[in-house]
Amino acid sequence: TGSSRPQRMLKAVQKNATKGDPQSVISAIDHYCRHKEWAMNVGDDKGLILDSVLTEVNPSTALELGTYCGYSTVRIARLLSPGSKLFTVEFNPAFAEVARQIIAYAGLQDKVTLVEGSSGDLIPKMKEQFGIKYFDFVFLDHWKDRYVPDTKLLEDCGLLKKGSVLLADNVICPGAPEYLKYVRNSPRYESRYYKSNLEYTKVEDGLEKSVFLG
Ligand SMILES: Oc1cc(-c2ccc(F)cc2)cc2nccnc12
Ligand SMILES: [Mg+2]
Repeated sequence: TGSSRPQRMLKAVQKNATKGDPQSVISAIDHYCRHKEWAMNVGDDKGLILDSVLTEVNPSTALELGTYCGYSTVRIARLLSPGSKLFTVEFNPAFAEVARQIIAYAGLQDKVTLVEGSSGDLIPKMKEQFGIKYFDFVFLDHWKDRYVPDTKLLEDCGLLKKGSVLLADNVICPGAPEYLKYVRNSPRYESRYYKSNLEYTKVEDGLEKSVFLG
C-alpha cells in the first residue's frame, strides 16, 4: 500500500528542512501543505496568533490536545523558555509516530513529552504520572466535541490556576459552538476571539483565547 499524508509530510520535512532548525521545519510543512497537499495543521496565519499568545504567556508547563504531525508542537516548543515543558496528547498512533520524528528533526524532543491515548483518559492521570501541578497554557486542537468535556476535566482535576490560558483552534471551521458558549458564558473565563483563516485557505476560522479566572 502507498504512503499516508502524514508520511508524505515527514518526507517533505526531511527533504526541505534543516535538522535542528525548527523554523525551517515549520516553513517546509507550510510550503508542502499550501502547494502540494492540504493538511490540518494550525498553519501560518493562525500560527502567528499562536506564537504571539504563547510568547505573552511564556508558560512553564504547557499542554497540547491533538498533536497530529507535530506542526503546532514545534511552533510551541521552539518558543518555550529553557526548562519549560510541553505535553502533547495524540490518540492516533500513526499520527503520533510521524509527530515524534518531526519533533526530533526540529531538535525539540527534550522539551516535548508526547503521550499517546485519549485526552479524556490521560488528563486525570497527568498530575500523578508526570508530577504536573498546573498547566499555564493549553492549546485545544483535537476533536471539537472534546473541547468542553476536556476543559471541565482540566478544571475538576485542579490542572488550571488563576491566569491559565486556553487557546482553542477551529472555533469557526469546523466549529466548536458548544465550547464558545461554555467559555463565553462562564464567569470563570475571560474570552476573546482572534479572527483568522482556516489553514492554507481563504475560509474564515479563528482562535478563542480564554483566561481562567480561578
Ligand atoms: O485545523 C483543523 C481543521 C479541520 C478541517 C478538516 C476539514 C475541513 F474541510 C475543514 C477543516 C479539522 C481539524 N480536526 C482536528 C484539529 N484541527 C482541525
Ligand atoms: Mg486545528
